[in-house]
Amino acid sequence: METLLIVDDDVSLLETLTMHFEDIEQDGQPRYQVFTATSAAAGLKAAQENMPSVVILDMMLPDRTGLEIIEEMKGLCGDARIILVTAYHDMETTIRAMKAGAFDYIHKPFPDPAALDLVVERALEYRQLSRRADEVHRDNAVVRLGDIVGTSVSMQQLVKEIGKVTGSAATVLITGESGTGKELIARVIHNYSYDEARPFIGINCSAIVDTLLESELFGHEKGAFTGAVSTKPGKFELAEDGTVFLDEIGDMSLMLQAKLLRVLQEREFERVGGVKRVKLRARVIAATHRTLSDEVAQGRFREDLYQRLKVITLFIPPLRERREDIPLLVTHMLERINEKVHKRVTRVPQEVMERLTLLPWRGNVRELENVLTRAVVLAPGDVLRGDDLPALEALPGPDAPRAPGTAGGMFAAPAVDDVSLIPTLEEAERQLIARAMAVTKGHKGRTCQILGISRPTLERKLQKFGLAQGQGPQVHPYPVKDAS
Ligand SMILES: Nc1ncnc2c1ncn2[C@@H]1O[C@H](COP(=O)(O)OP(=O)(O)OP(=O)(O)O)[C@@H](O)[C@H]1O
Repeated sequence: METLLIVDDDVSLLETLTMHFEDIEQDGQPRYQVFTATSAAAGLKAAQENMPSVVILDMMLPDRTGLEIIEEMKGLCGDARIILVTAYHDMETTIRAMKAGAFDYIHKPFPDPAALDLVVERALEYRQLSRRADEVHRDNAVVRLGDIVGTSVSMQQLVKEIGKVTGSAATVLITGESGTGKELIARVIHNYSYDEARPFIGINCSAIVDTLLESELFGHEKGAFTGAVSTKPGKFELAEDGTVFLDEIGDMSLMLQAKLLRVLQEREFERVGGVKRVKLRARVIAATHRTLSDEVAQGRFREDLYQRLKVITLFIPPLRERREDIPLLVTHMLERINEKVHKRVTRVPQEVMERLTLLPWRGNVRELENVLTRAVVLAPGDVLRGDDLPALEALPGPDAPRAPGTAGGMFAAPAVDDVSLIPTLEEAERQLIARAMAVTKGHKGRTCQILGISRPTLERKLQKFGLAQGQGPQVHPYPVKDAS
């Protein structure tokens, strides 16, 4: 039996609806147990006591509006689906209700009973579906290694590979777009390879001019160049028997690449301006967001150094290709962020999580972390708000045209000035709607919620773009993969 809570100050309406729902049977048994309340306060209390599956909540209540209590109500009765009852012309409130987390809306005066039953049944069905999805999610292997979390097949594989390299001192090359977690993985390899005392010394090879980078890496003798007032050890020496992390190695000059190759071959080097040979005891882990084979082909990276580095390569896929990791990353990062900014934002409404899962994340996990940090700081209570997240305009479509050299997505900045790569506004809109429908598995209420549009607008656009049911296989399966 499903539990239904109806909150409305119209007592005769409550009686009619109670009789209606109590009369419905399933397999010879009553389908619903109905509870009622005539004010917002009584409704919240009843929600807490009876844990309803569905709440039919009137907008106009004597003490507070239905809109005001949606969030609180959801907090009290877990995954109950809330159907807000609004006045027919009040489209603005309807949209705000959907944004606030209502599952659906119905207008007063009530539709015929069959239509009302359909809305409630759909709410129940959706609740059941999302419970099943949660179970699948729970069953899915979640991997955690140090600070790394993931559940996608690619992250599971990656963690296995990390496990294999931790026992050895072999040089490792980590590749992946900016913000995918290359430094994090380097640190985890280090932490799991050595005890705490050994140093981890990182250096970003793209951030420093060539001559300075040379002395930063290898150190210099007193008087080696103007300003070298004393002998200074470089990163390779400072790392002792720990790890040197060479970030953005793809940006290193050919001159320094030659020197690095020699160091890796001979496991010895000299400080700038020095003659004494210093032993390299540290392990080298290098990382780049560039595709080194392309750099070699372009003559910007030495083939022999590439061959030496690539023996053990760990590739981290972009976040948009492993969107199933996002909910886990969100929960994991919220803990860290809360600690950092001294807040306790722990609740992420389903529609907010969906939005987070849908965003393009061209800046990968770092961008997700930045967006979450901002939303946590702005959150007035313990709930992460959709309003504090970027809009979905930036959504990439799987069939979106892609500028060469860009991470993909219809709004990715084209690397070349080719206007043919920019879709028309209408095409962009079609792709967005198809994408949102795919993610919600065709659920129109949730699609409206994500896109921030009304149901009639959605219906009109679905018709217009040929996306309505039976109009063709335009909807993409979820999880959506980028066309990269
Ligand atoms: N799988 C993951 N689990 C948990 N946190 C992650 C994961 N991947 C990345 N992060 C976090 O995302 C942020 C960015 O990661 P990191 O700095 O390692 O990326 P990067 O690839 O080295 O970036 P860049 O190329 O710009 O230097 C860090 O705060 C990191 O802890």
